[in-house]
Amino acid sequence: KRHKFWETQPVGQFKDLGDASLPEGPIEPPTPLAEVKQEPYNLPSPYEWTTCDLDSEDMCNEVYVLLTNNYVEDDENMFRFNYSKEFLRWALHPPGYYKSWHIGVRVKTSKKLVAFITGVPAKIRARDTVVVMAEINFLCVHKKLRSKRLAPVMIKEVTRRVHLENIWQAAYTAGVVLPTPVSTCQYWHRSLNPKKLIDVGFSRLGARMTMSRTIKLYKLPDHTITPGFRKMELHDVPAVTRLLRNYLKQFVVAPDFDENDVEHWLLPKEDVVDSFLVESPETHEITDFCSFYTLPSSILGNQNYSTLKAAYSYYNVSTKTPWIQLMNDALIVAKRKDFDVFNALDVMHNETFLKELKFGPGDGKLHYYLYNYRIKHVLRPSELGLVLL
Ligand SMILES: CCOC(=O)c1cnc2ccc(OC)cc2c1SCCC#N
Repeated sequence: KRHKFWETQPVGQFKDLGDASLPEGPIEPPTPLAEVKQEPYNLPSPYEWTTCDLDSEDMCNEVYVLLTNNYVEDDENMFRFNYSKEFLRWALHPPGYYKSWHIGVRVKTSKKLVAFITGVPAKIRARDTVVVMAEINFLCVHKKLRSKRLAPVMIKEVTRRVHLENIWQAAYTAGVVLPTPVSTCQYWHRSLNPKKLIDVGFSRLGARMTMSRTIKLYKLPDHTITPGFRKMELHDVPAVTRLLRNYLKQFVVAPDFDENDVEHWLLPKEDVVDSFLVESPETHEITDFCSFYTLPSSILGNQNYSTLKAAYSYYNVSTKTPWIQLMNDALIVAKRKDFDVFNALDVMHNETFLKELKFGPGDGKLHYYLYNYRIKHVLRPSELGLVLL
């Protein structure tokens, strides 16, 4: 009974994969709002729904502690994502967000927060159609409450609350295969602190390689080399929006960012997101852009280290500066900010620089999904212009 739940949902079903007659677009029509279930789904009796207001320091801390102890780990249980409170507030408070989509589950008696799921609204273009979707994220059930079938009812509840706002599509990612991936991407990792990555057991000394030889292999200059390379500032928002919108046009699925979105998602925010651009010294035109977000991970079971400082490639545009040079400058800045590793998915044009900049392929896959929207063919990662946090 694989995917008992997902076979009941409007998502591409494995049995439909070969059926080219099915049209691209919504799988089910919207429901008249009056017919959307008005009351929350029933939880098992010991539990109750709660709405998590991340502007409340206490509630934000409860969410942070739940995720820190119970969120996603890699297959070898070496790392667990450790999203910071500042990052959670950034990720969950974009323009037009709904507090009601930040859903928690508490134990009725103790009031302990034991599960969480979120949505944020986003304009996503699928081929030539812009659709307002919910980006679903941070699904987390306390380790002690796994296999109680809480996740399906939490997914139904966030879906119900999204429907109440007259939104009928969603986007989400998972490390597991569900019906049916829009695209399957691969993580790549560029060591910035090889000694630490070897010590925690993620990397191994190459054959005939000494530690000092390995450190030298990954060494980076102290300074960026592209003339006009600088941090993005508020006044750059219009130009960066133009540059990014034009770049993202080429992908089959991509965000439809406006200036408000760019100001929220791409203006530098300390310990959350870093963004840089190249302003031509001659013409003052903005020709290139790169950005990465800060997502540390707890290191599980290592005596010497407790936290991995990881940078994740976000949105990048190259129109004048070669990709290799632009992204090498991003590595140089990340190293200078003391990141241990720079991670990137093989989406957009990333494959053009991964190998040459000494990224190694990870063993983790990331599957992208759309809810209630059929895309005719599975996309190659290079056709995907969407990075979810
Ligand atoms: C050193 C390279 O690995 C990671 O950076 C890392 C860190 N923390 C994780 C926590 C949960 C986790 O669960 C899949 C993976 C990681 C990974 S590898 C995949 C993310 C990337 N890049």
